[in-house]
Amino acid sequence: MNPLAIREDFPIFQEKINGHPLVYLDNAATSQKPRQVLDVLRRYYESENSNVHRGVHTLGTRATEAYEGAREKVARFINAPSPYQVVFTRGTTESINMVAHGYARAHLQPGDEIVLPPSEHHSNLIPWQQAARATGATLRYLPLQEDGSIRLADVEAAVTDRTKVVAIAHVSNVLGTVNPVREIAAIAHRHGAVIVVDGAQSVPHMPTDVQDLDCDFLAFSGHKMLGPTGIGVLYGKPSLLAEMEPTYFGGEMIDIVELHESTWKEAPWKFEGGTPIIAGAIGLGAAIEYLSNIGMEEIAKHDAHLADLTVQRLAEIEGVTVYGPGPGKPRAGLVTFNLDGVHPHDVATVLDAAGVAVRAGHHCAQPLMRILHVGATARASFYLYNTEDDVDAFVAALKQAKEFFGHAIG
Ligand SMILES: Cc1ncc(COP(=O)(O)O)c(CNc2co[nH]c2=O)c1O
Repeated sequence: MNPLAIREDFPIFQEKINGHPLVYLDNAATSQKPRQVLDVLRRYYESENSNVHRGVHTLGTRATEAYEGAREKVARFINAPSPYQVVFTRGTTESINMVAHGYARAHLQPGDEIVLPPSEHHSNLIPWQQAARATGATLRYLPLQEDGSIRLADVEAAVTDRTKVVAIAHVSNVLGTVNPVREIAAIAHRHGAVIVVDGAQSVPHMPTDVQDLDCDFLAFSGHKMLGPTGIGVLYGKPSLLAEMEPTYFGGEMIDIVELHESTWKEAPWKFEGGTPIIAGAIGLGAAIEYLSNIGMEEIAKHDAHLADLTVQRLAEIEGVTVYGPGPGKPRAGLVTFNLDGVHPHDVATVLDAAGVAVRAGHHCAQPLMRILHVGATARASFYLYNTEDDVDAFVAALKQAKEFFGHAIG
C-alpha cells in the first residue's frame, strides 16, 4: 500500500493550511474523498440523474440500476448474504435509532435489560436511554478495564435471560479499543438477546464480515469511508428486518395505501421512505470500490501502524497522557491524548496553526470523559492517505504547543 500514491487521488491535499501542507488527522470524524468518488458523483448528476424505482424512462432505469448496484456493492463489502439486508440510511446515528425505535421498543418491557459499555458514542447510547425510558427496560453498563477494554468475563456476568439487547461499538472512537464482537454476540445469543454493533469506526478501517461476526444489526456511515455525507447503512438479519417496523413513513416504502390502513414493501425498501439517498448511495458504492482495490487488511495494518508509531512517539514527550491501549497492545487507527494542564482545544488550535488537523472535545462520549476524569481530550486519527511524515509533523507541532504553553520540552 503506497499512501503517497494514494494521496494523489485526493484533491484536498493540495490545500495549504495557515501556509503549511495539510496534515489531516481527523479521520474518525470524517474522511477525505478521492477523485474517483467525486467523478462518479459528477457523472451520476450529468448522465444518470433521475428518481428511482417507478420511472419507466431510460434515465430512471439508469439511476435505479446505479442505486441498487450500490446496495449490492455494500452487501459484498460486509459479506452480507443478500443485498436485501442492506438498508440505506443517513448514517450510523439514524441506523441505530431505527433499530432502537423500530425493533427494540416492540420487544422491550419492564424488567428487560439493555447491556452496553459506558464508553459508547452518544449515537449508540442515547437511543437506548430513550428506548429504556419508553418501555420500562433498564440499562446495564459493562465495566471498563484501565485501558478501556472490555473483559468477556464481565460480559458473561452482565448478560442474562433478562437481556434483550446488547449494544456495542466494534471500535471505540475515543480509546481505539477493538471489542471482541464475535464472542460477545455468542454470549448475547445464548441468552436470546440481539446484538447491535456500531461499526462507524471499524467498517471504514478493517475487513468486516457480518456472517463471521454473527451480528444481528450493524450500523456505519459512508462519510467515514471516503463516501459523501448523508449516506449510511443498517445491516440486519432477514428475520429481524422482516419483523422490524419502519420508523418514518411516506412514498416509496408502501405496497397498498387505503384511507385508513397501509401496507409496506419488504425490507430493505420499507425502511427507505421518500426519495432515497440516490447520489449518496452511488458515491458510497464508488468509495467501496476504491477501498476494496487497496484491500481492507492492508488499510487496517497501515492505520494501526501509524497509531502505534504515534503512541511510541508521544511516550517520549513528558507531560502527555495517552488514553486507551498501552504501547504494543492492539489499537485501531486513532490516539486520544492530552497535554497535561493545557485544554485540548488550545492544543488543537496550536496544531492547526502548523497545518495539523486533530479533533478536540468530548467526541460525543461524555460518560467516558467522566470515567477518564477529564472534561475533554484531543484525538489524532489516521487513514490510508496518512504517512509517517504526518506523524512527525504532528509530534513536532505538539512539542511546539508544549513549549508555547510553558512546559519544558521532555
Ligand atoms: C463510534 C461512533 N458511532 C457513531 C457515530 C455517529 O456517526 P454519524 O451518524 O455519521 O455522525 C460516530 C461518529 N464519530 C465522530 C464524529 O465526529 N467525531 C467522532 O468521533 C462514531 O465514531
